[in-house]
Amino acid sequence: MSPAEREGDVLTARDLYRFYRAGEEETLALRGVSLRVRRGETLAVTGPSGSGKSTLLACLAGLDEPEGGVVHVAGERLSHRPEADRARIRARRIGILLQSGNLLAHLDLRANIRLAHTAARTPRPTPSALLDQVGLHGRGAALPRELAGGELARAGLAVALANDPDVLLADEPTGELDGTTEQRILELLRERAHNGAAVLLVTHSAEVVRIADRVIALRDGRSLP
Ligand SMILES: Nc1ncnc2c1ncn2[C@@H]1O[C@H](COP(=O)(O)OP(=O)(O)OP(=O)(O)O)[C@@H](O)[C@H]1O
Repeated sequence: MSPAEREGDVLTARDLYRFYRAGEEETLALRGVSLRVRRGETLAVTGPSGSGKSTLLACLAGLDEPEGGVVHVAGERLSHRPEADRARIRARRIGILLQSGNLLAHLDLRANIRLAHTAARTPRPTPSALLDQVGLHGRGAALPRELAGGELARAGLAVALANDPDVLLADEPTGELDGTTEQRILELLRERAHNGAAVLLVTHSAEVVRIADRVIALRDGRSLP
Protein backbone atom coordinates (compact mmCIF):
# COMPACT_ATOMS: atom_id res chain seq x y z
CA MET A 1 0.00 0.00 0.00
CA SER A 2 1.43 3.39 -0.96
CA PRO A 3 1.61 6.34 1.48
CA ALA A 4 -1.20 8.06 -0.48
CA GLU A 5 -3.42 4.99 -0.11
CA ARG A 6 -2.68 4.73 3.59
CA GLU A 7 -3.96 8.29 3.88
CA GLY A 8 -7.12 7.18 2.06
CA ASP A 9 -6.42 8.74 -1.36
CA VAL A 10 -7.58 6.38 -4.08
CA LEU A 11 -7.29 8.78 -6.98
CA THR A 12 -4.61 11.44 -7.20
CA ALA A 13 -3.54 13.73 -10.02
CA ARG A 14 -0.56 16.03 -9.68
CA ASP A 15 0.15 18.98 -11.93
CA LEU A 16 -1.51 17.67 -15.11
CA TYR A 17 -0.72 19.40 -18.41
CA ARG A 18 -2.36 18.51 -21.71
CA PHE A 19 -1.73 20.31 -25.00
CA TYR A 20 -3.60 19.72 -28.24
CA ARG A 21 -1.88 20.62 -31.47
CA ALA A 22 -3.74 21.00 -34.75
CA GLY A 23 -1.32 22.43 -37.37
CA GLU A 24 -0.09 25.77 -36.05
CA GLU A 25 -2.86 25.91 -33.50
CA GLU A 26 -2.04 24.87 -29.93
CA THR A 27 -4.60 24.54 -27.15
CA LEU A 28 -3.58 24.22 -23.53
CA ALA A 29 -6.49 22.12 -22.28
CA LEU A 30 -4.99 21.45 -18.82
CA ARG A 31 -2.48 23.79 -17.17
CA GLY A 32 -1.34 22.20 -13.96
CA VAL A 33 -4.43 20.58 -12.46
CA SER A 34 -4.01 18.67 -9.19
CA LEU A 35 -6.65 16.81 -7.22
CA ARG A 36 -7.17 13.92 -4.86
CA VAL A 37 -10.23 11.85 -4.05
CA ARG A 38 -10.35 9.69 -0.96
CA ARG A 39 -12.08 6.39 -0.42
CA GLY A 40 -15.76 7.10 0.27
CA GLU A 41 -15.59 10.63 -1.11
CA THR A 42 -17.49 12.25 -4.00
CA LEU A 43 -15.78 15.11 -5.85
CA ALA A 44 -17.64 17.25 -8.40
CA VAL A 45 -15.70 19.01 -11.18
CA THR A 46 -17.50 21.98 -12.70
CA GLY A 47 -16.57 24.63 -15.23
CA PRO A 48 -17.77 26.27 -18.44
CA SER A 49 -17.62 24.56 -21.80
CA GLY A 50 -14.02 24.25 -22.97
CA SER A 51 -12.51 24.57 -19.47
CA GLY A 52 -10.90 21.11 -19.71
CA LYS A 53 -13.34 18.85 -17.83
CA SER A 54 -13.56 16.05 -20.43
CA THR A 55 -9.81 16.19 -21.02
CA LEU A 56 -9.23 15.85 -17.28
CA LEU A 57 -11.62 12.89 -17.05
CA ALA A 58 -9.92 11.15 -19.99
CA CYS A 59 -6.49 11.61 -18.34
CA LEU A 60 -7.81 10.30 -15.00
CA ALA A 61 -9.26 7.25 -16.78
CA GLY A 62 -6.01 6.56 -18.63
CA LEU A 63 -7.85 6.98 -21.92
CA ASP A 64 -5.63 9.96 -22.71
CA GLU A 65 -2.03 10.70 -21.69
CA PRO A 66 -1.14 14.06 -20.15
CA GLU A 67 2.10 15.64 -21.44
CA GLY A 68 3.00 16.58 -17.89
CA GLY A 69 2.07 15.47 -14.39
CA VAL A 70 1.08 12.12 -12.98
CA VAL A 71 -2.08 10.16 -12.15
CA HIS A 72 -2.20 7.41 -9.50
CA VAL A 73 -5.09 5.00 -8.98
CA ALA A 74 -5.17 2.88 -5.82
CA GLY A 75 -1.46 3.51 -5.33
CA GLU A 76 -0.49 2.50 -8.87
CA ARG A 77 0.82 4.97 -11.45
CA LEU A 78 -1.59 5.16 -14.39
CA SER A 79 -0.02 7.87 -16.55
CA HIS A 80 3.10 7.54 -18.74
CA ARG A 81 2.73 3.82 -19.17
CA PRO A 82 2.07 1.68 -22.23
CA GLU A 83 -1.58 1.49 -23.30
CA ALA A 84 -1.77 -2.21 -22.32
CA ASP A 85 -0.81 -1.36 -18.71
CA ARG A 86 -3.32 1.47 -18.59
CA ALA A 87 -6.02 -0.82 -19.98
CA ARG A 88 -5.25 -3.44 -17.32
CA ILE A 89 -5.49 -0.91 -14.48
CA ARG A 90 -8.66 0.52 -15.99
CA ALA A 91 -10.28 -2.92 -16.31
CA ARG A 92 -9.47 -3.79 -12.68
CA ARG A 93 -9.89 -0.51 -10.88
CA ILE A 94 -11.91 2.10 -12.77
CA GLY A 95 -15.58 2.43 -13.69
CA ILE A 96 -16.32 4.96 -16.42
CA LEU A 97 -19.62 6.54 -17.36
CA LEU A 98 -19.21 8.70 -20.46
CA GLN A 99 -21.77 10.95 -22.15
CA SER A 100 -21.26 9.04 -25.38
CA GLY A 101 -22.51 5.94 -23.55
CA ASN A 102 -20.58 2.86 -22.55
CA LEU A 103 -22.84 0.16 -24.03
CA LEU A 104 -22.16 -1.77 -27.22
CA ALA A 105 -25.29 -1.55 -29.38
CA HIS A 106 -25.23 -5.11 -30.72
CA LEU A 107 -24.89 -6.79 -27.31
CA ASP A 108 -27.70 -7.27 -24.80
CA LEU A 109 -27.27 -5.87 -21.30
CA ARG A 110 -26.04 -9.14 -19.82
CA ALA A 111 -23.34 -9.44 -22.52
CA ASN A 112 -22.35 -5.78 -22.07
CA ILE A 113 -21.82 -6.43 -18.36
CA ARG A 114 -19.92 -9.67 -19.03
CA LEU A 115 -17.62 -7.75 -21.38
CA ALA A 116 -16.83 -5.31 -18.58
CA HIS A 117 -16.08 -8.35 -16.40
CA THR A 118 -13.22 -9.33 -18.70
CA ALA A 119 -9.94 -8.72 -16.85
CA ALA A 120 -11.82 -7.44 -13.78
CA ARG A 121 -10.88 -8.74 -10.36
CA THR A 122 -12.93 -11.46 -8.70
CA PRO A 123 -15.32 -11.79 -7.02
CA ARG A 124 -17.40 -9.40 -9.06
CA PRO A 125 -21.10 -8.74 -9.01
CA THR A 126 -23.22 -10.90 -11.35
CA PRO A 127 -25.10 -9.28 -14.26
CA SER A 128 -28.45 -9.93 -12.56
CA ALA A 129 -27.25 -8.44 -9.24
CA LEU A 130 -26.03 -5.32 -11.07
CA LEU A 131 -29.24 -4.95 -13.06
CA ASP A 132 -31.28 -5.36 -9.85
CA GLN A 133 -29.12 -2.71 -8.19
CA VAL A 134 -29.90 -0.12 -10.87
CA GLY A 135 -33.61 -1.05 -11.03
CA LEU A 136 -33.46 -3.06 -14.28
CA HIS A 137 -34.49 -6.40 -12.84
CA GLY A 138 -34.98 -9.06 -15.53
CA ARG A 139 -33.82 -6.83 -18.42
CA GLY A 140 -30.57 -8.72 -19.12
CA ALA A 141 -31.72 -9.83 -22.57
CA ALA A 142 -32.67 -6.30 -23.71
CA LEU A 143 -30.61 -4.52 -26.36
CA PRO A 144 -29.60 -0.91 -25.64
CA ARG A 145 -31.94 0.39 -28.41
CA GLU A 146 -34.90 -1.23 -26.64
CA LEU A 147 -34.39 0.93 -23.55
CA ALA A 148 -35.81 4.36 -22.77
CA GLY A 149 -33.37 7.20 -21.95
CA GLY A 150 -33.50 6.79 -18.18
CA GLU A 151 -33.14 3.01 -18.45
CA LEU A 152 -30.16 3.45 -20.75
CA ALA A 153 -28.46 5.71 -18.20
CA ARG A 154 -29.02 3.11 -15.48
CA ALA A 155 -27.74 0.31 -17.73
CA GLY A 156 -24.61 2.40 -18.39
CA LEU A 157 -24.11 2.69 -14.66
CA ALA A 158 -24.50 -1.10 -14.24
CA VAL A 159 -21.68 -1.57 -16.78
CA ALA A 160 -19.52 1.06 -15.07
CA LEU A 161 -19.97 -0.82 -11.77
CA ALA A 162 -19.37 -4.29 -13.27
CA ASN A 163 -15.69 -4.45 -12.25
CA ASP A 164 -16.50 -3.32 -8.68
CA PRO A 165 -14.33 -0.22 -9.24
CA ASP A 166 -12.18 1.58 -6.67
CA VAL A 167 -12.65 4.74 -8.72
CA LEU A 168 -15.85 5.74 -10.49
CA LEU A 169 -15.56 8.52 -13.09
CA ALA A 170 -18.69 9.99 -14.65
CA ASP A 171 -19.14 12.72 -17.27
CA GLU A 172 -22.52 14.46 -16.81
CA PRO A 173 -24.05 11.33 -15.25
CA THR A 174 -27.55 12.76 -15.19
CA GLY A 175 -27.40 14.59 -18.57
CA GLU A 176 -30.90 14.99 -19.94
CA LEU A 177 -32.63 12.71 -17.46
CA ASP A 178 -35.99 13.37 -15.81
CA GLY A 179 -35.98 14.29 -12.12
CA THR A 180 -36.87 10.81 -10.83
CA THR A 181 -34.17 9.02 -12.82
CA GLU A 182 -31.66 11.74 -11.89
CA GLN A 183 -32.39 11.15 -8.19
CA ARG A 184 -32.04 7.38 -8.62
CA ILE A 185 -28.68 7.73 -10.40
CA LEU A 186 -27.43 10.15 -7.74
CA GLU A 187 -28.50 7.72 -5.00
CA LEU A 188 -26.57 4.92 -6.71
CA LEU A 189 -23.46 7.09 -7.04
CA ARG A 190 -23.65 8.07 -3.37
CA GLU A 191 -24.12 4.44 -2.43
CA ARG A 192 -21.01 3.56 -4.40
CA ALA A 193 -18.98 6.14 -2.48
CA HIS A 194 -20.40 4.89 0.85
CA ASN A 195 -19.27 1.40 -0.15
CA GLY A 196 -15.71 2.70 -0.34
CA ALA A 197 -15.13 3.94 -3.90
CA ALA A 198 -13.70 7.33 -4.84
CA VAL A 199 -16.30 9.01 -7.07
CA LEU A 200 -15.53 11.91 -9.43
CA LEU A 201 -18.36 13.59 -11.32
CA VAL A 202 -17.96 16.12 -14.12
CA THR A 203 -21.12 18.18 -14.21
CA HIS A 204 -23.03 21.37 -14.93
CA SER A 205 -25.91 20.25 -12.72
CA ALA A 206 -26.57 21.94 -9.38
CA GLU A 207 -28.29 18.74 -8.20
CA VAL A 208 -25.12 16.73 -8.82
CA VAL A 209 -22.94 19.35 -7.12
CA ARG A 210 -25.31 19.19 -4.12
CA ILE A 211 -24.51 15.51 -3.44
CA ALA A 212 -20.72 16.02 -3.70
CA ASP A 213 -18.50 16.28 -0.63
CA ARG A 214 -16.20 18.72 -2.42
CA VAL A 215 -16.23 20.74 -5.63
CA ILE A 216 -13.41 21.82 -7.93
CA ALA A 217 -14.08 24.54 -10.51
CA LEU A 218 -12.01 24.59 -13.71
CA ARG A 219 -11.39 27.69 -15.85
CA ASP A 220 -9.13 27.62 -18.91
CA GLY A 221 -7.48 24.39 -17.81
CA ARG A 222 -6.74 25.54 -14.27
CA SER A 223 -8.56 24.78 -11.04
CA LEU A 224 -9.78 27.90 -9.28
CA PRO A 225 -8.62 28.31 -5.69
N1 LIG B 1 -9.00 16.38 -29.61
C1 LIG B 1 -8.83 17.69 -29.46
N2 LIG B 1 -8.07 18.39 -30.34
C2 LIG B 1 -7.87 19.73 -30.19
N3 LIG B 1 -8.39 20.45 -29.18
C3 LIG B 1 -9.16 19.82 -28.28
C4 LIG B 1 -9.43 18.40 -28.38
N4 LIG B 1 -10.22 18.04 -27.32
C5 LIG B 1 -10.44 19.18 -26.62
N5 LIG B 1 -9.81 20.23 -27.18
C6 LIG B 1 -9.79 21.62 -26.69
O1 LIG B 1 -9.34 21.58 -25.33
C7 LIG B 1 -10.08 22.49 -24.53
C8 LIG B 1 -10.76 21.73 -23.41
O2 LIG B 1 -11.77 20.88 -23.95
P1 LIG B 1 -12.66 19.90 -23.06
O3 LIG B 1 -13.51 19.10 -23.99
O4 LIG B 1 -11.80 19.16 -22.13
O5 LIG B 1 -13.57 20.93 -22.25
P2 LIG B 1 -14.91 20.68 -21.41
O6 LIG B 1 -14.80 21.55 -20.20
O7 LIG B 1 -15.09 19.22 -21.21
O8 LIG B 1 -16.04 21.23 -22.37
P3 LIG B 1 -17.60 20.74 -22.49
O9 LIG B 1 -18.27 21.11 -21.19
O10 LIG B 1 -18.10 21.55 -23.65
O11 LIG B 1 -17.58 19.27 -22.77
C9 LIG B 1 -11.07 23.19 -25.47
O12 LIG B 1 -10.48 24.40 -25.87
C10 LIG B 1 -11.20 22.23 -26.63
O13 LIG B 1 -11.49 22.91 -27.82
